[in-house]
Parts: sequence; structure tokens; C-alpha cells
Amino acid sequence: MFDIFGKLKWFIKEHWRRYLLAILFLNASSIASVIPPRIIGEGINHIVNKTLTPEKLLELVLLMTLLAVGGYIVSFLWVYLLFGAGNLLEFDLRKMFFKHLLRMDAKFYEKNLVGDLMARATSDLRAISFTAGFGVLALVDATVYLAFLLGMMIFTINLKLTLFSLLPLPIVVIGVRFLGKKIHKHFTEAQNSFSDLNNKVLESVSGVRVVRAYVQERKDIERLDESAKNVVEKNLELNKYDAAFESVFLAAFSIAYAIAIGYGTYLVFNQQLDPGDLVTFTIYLGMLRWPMFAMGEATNVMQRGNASYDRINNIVEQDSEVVEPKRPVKIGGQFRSIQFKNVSFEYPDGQFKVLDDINFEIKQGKTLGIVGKTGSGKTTIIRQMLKQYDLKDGDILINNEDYKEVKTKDIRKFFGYVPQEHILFTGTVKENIAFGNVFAENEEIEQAIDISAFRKDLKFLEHGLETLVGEHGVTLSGGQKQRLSIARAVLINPDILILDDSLSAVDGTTEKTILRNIKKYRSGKNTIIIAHRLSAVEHADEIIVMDDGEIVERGTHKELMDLNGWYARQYIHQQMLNHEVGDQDEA
Ligand SMILES: Nc1ncnc2c1ncn2[C@@H]1O[C@H](COP(=O)(O)OP(=O)(O)OP(=O)(O)O)[C@@H](O)[C@H]1O
Repeated sequence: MFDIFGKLKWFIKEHWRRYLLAILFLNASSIASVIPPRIIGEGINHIVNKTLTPEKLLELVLLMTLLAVGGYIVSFLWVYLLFGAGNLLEFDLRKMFFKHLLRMDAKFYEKNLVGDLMARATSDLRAISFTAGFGVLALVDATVYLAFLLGMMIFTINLKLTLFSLLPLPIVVIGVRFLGKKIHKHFTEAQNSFSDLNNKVLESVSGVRVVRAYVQERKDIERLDESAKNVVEKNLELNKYDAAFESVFLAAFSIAYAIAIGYGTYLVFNQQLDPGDLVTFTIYLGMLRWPMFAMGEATNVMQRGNASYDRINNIVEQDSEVVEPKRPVKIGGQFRSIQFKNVSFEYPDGQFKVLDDINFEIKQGKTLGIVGKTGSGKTTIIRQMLKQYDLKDGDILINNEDYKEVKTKDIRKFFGYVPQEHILFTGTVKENIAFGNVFAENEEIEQAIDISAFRKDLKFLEHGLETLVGEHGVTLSGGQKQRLSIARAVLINPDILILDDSLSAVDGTTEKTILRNIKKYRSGKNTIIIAHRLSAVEHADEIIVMDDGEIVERGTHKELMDLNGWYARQYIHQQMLNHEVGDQDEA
């Protein structure tokens, strides 16, 4: 049950002063709350014994007022400090979690779905934060405050009365132990089902257009329904144990209350107890509700916090397979070359070689074209180049240094990558373009817009560069997104610009314009172009043709045309199609 505090030792150690003060103020407020019932009892005894004088009454009222004001101040302080600790912990954990997500490799994201990660980053982190704030409060009140109250009941009122009223307590202890374990188990199951629902909602929302296009709304609703039902069932199961937990202790407490009232009245009748003391005792008994309830709550909250901490840890403990070098080699200065030497690769859960003995070199200032059938391994070459997966067979060298000896971030700084899927962040067009270089000057942004032929699109956007795009903004067409993504990559002026099928949604004329601009503005820099439309790589210094993970043809456009293989056949076929389309357009 206390495991969670062991796991949070690092945080408590860092914030021990805050916790110490919070607990001191919390206990001061407990003391401030156990004295007034005694004053009330004393007042009643004075009334019964007819010894109450105006001076005594004034003294009692002043004391009560003083305690109320003091209690208010210390309560404010402990609430601020203790719940603040919970918020600080949530902030620290969220930062750590997010940093970890940014560090992880592609394999991690294949294993852990986004919806599940989101569930952990929200409700699990909140459960842990709740433990660090409210959990500590419940624990302190269930022990120290309980001890204060019992002390007052035993030492200032009556030992026997107190002992009798505590008789049902063992029921609570047994209930807490048994039900606490069940709650831990069912809470984890409920959280897992919530993660699953999150994944499905995410898929449904992001794929809503496809779902509609295929008229699959009903099936999608059924799928979500099933998942939502599962969440409800798991939570109802959890509620059952939650309810049993609270009922066990409320029943035990009610019995204790009945015993105390019955036996206390008997003592008053036998003049072994003053009526004022019985009133004080009943008030204490009422006050005992919270620390006894807190006993259950502390267990409950700690069990949940523990389960959530394990779920967070489970993610944070997963390490990236891409191992960072212990003594990294620094590669400063300009990019000179990248070499693939006998590189073979299988995806972690794949069954076959996706890359088979790949060899090529890109020297400074050169353009490489990568073409081939779909699924032949073109993008996988890029993933290896960006060190997204661990390389097992063969070597990749950058400026003659082994990739394994160079930090991933030092490798990636050479690249500007335009992936097949274009991601727009919520913000303006300008912010999206300047994503990789927020300090870019306006002229640099304007130049990136010209290179990527995005200027003509700007005219159609109501607020030009300041138009909001992404989740809360206007929707851009596929071609516009491609051009914006190219502008984003061009702006960072990378040594190697990678266009991964990034010209597929632009027409032939715009493609020519973009390629001409890239050649002109990026002379001396490298470009890698993956394309299905071969006209996009015609001008490259070298073109490699991929088939089933192997390089089956290589050379310049002219050499490949002379070879009369897949490239030449495909090129001629595409040219004929272009003419046909052109003829139809003219007709
Ligand atoms: N994450 C992955 N896990 C397992 N297999 C994968 C993964 N990504 C791709 N593959 C497989 O690797 C092979 C090569 O994929 P890759 O994306 O490199 O091909 P490509 O030539 O770029 O295809 P396209 O032209 O359609 O983009 C395919 O058979 C694909 O199914």
C-alpha cells in the first residue's frame, strides 16, 4: 500500500521542506479543531452546574474565535502547500513523460498506440498527483488526526467509553486489506480499457472522412460502442469494490457510534460522566468520521496512485533501441558524404529483409533519386539514414564516421525531411513554415515560399501567411500541404533535403518549378528525391532503382534509359500517359 511513497521518494526528497511545513500546518489545524468541542463541553458543564459567569462566557467565546481565525490561517497554508505539491509532481512527471516520448524511436510508437499514451499522460498522471496531495492529507489525518482525537477522548473524557466505541475497528482493517488489493486490480483494468477507448476514438476522429466515404458509420459506431461498454463495465466493477470499501467502514463506524452513545448515556445516568463531556464525546465521535473515512480513502488513493505510477513507469522504462554512443564522435563542419555499406534490415516484427545489401554513396552537392515499385524499401532507406531504427547488418558512415559512434541528434541536424504524410500544427501558415527555425527573418521565409512554389497558394488564403491552419484553422489541399511542408524543410537550409514522394500531389509544371528552384537556390547542397513520377528524378546525379529491398539498377537518367530495364520501361510508359492526358485536355 505504501509502495507509492517509496516510488515517489525522489520527489519527496526534493520537496521535503514543503511537505514538512504542509504536515506541520495540517497538524496545527487538527489541534485547532479538537479544542472547540472541549470548550463547548466545558460551557455546558458550567451551565448544568450553574457556574457560568459572564467573564467565563466571554473567555470561552474569545478562545473559540481565536481558534477559528488561527485554524483558518493554518488551513489555508497546508492546502496551498500540500495540493501545490501534487501539482508540482504532475508537472515534473508530465515533463519527464513528454521528454521520454520525444526520445523514443519508431519501434516504440509501433508498440504503444497514441490513444494509450494519451490516457497515461492525462488520467494516470492526475491519479498520481492526487496521491501526492490528497493521499498525503488522508494518510496524515488517518493517523495523526485520529491519534489527536483518540487522545482527547481517552485522556480528557473516558478511557472505557473510548475503548468500547472502538470495538468494531478490526472490521475496517480486514476490509481495507482485502478490498484494497481488488481495487488496485480493477483500477488497472479500468485504466487499460480507457486507453483502448482513447485509441479507437482517435482513429475514428482522424479517419472520419474515410469512414463516411465507405459508408461505415454504423460499423464504426458499433466498434466504439463496444469499447465504451467495456469501459463502463470495468468501471462498474471498480465501483462495486469502491462502494463495498466505503460501506464496510461506514457500517463499522455506525456500530461504533451506537455503542458510544448507548454506553455514554448509561455513564451519565450513573454520574460517572458529566453531560458536557458526553456532548464533547459525541462531537468527537462525529469528527472521527473523517479520519476513519480517510483511512479507507488513503488506501484507495494510494492503490490507484500505485497502479497509475506502474503504468507510467511501464512506458518510461522502455528504452529506445537506437543506442546512443557512450563516447560520441563529434562531426562538426560541413557535410561531405554519406555511405551505405552492405546495409540489410528487417523491421523488428517483420518476417523478411526489407533492405538487402544496400550500397551507395552521396557526396556533397549531389542529388540522389530513389525510385522503384511500391513497398520496395525506398522509405526504409530514409528511416535508416535518419537513424530511426537500430542498424544491425552493415554500416552507414557520415563524413567517414560510423553512425553508431555519432549521436542521433548530430546526424539529424544535417537533414531536412519532407515525409509522405504532411503534418500541420495548429497555428498560422507562417508558424508552420518557421517550425524548425522560429528566428527566421521574413526574407528567408519569403524565399522558402518561392522555392516551394507556395506563393500562388497564399493568394487564396484569406489572411495570407497569418491564416490559421491545423486543428482549428482552414483545411489545405494535399498539394498545398506538400508545398507548405517543402517550404518548412527548405527554410532550415539543410545540408541534405529529403523529399519522400513529396511532389506526388503537385502537377507536372509545378513539379518542374520546384525542382528548378531547389537546384538554383541549393547549389552545393544535397537533395534526395523519392518519387513514383520519374520526371522528378530525371536531373539527379545518380538514380537507384529498388525492387524487393535490393538495388536492381543504378546510374544517371541517360544510363538507365540505355540499360532498357524497369526504369526505361516505366519512364516511357509515364511519358505516353502524360501525352494521352495532354491530348485529352486539348481535345
Ligand atoms: N514499421 C514497419 N514494420 C514492418 N514492416 C514495415 C514497416 N514499415 C514498412 N514495412 C514494410 O517494409 C517494406 C518496405 O516499405 P517502404 O515503406 O520502405 O517501401 P516504399 O518503397 O517506400 O513504398 P512506397 O513507395 O509505397 O512508399 C514493405 O513491405 C512494408 O510493408
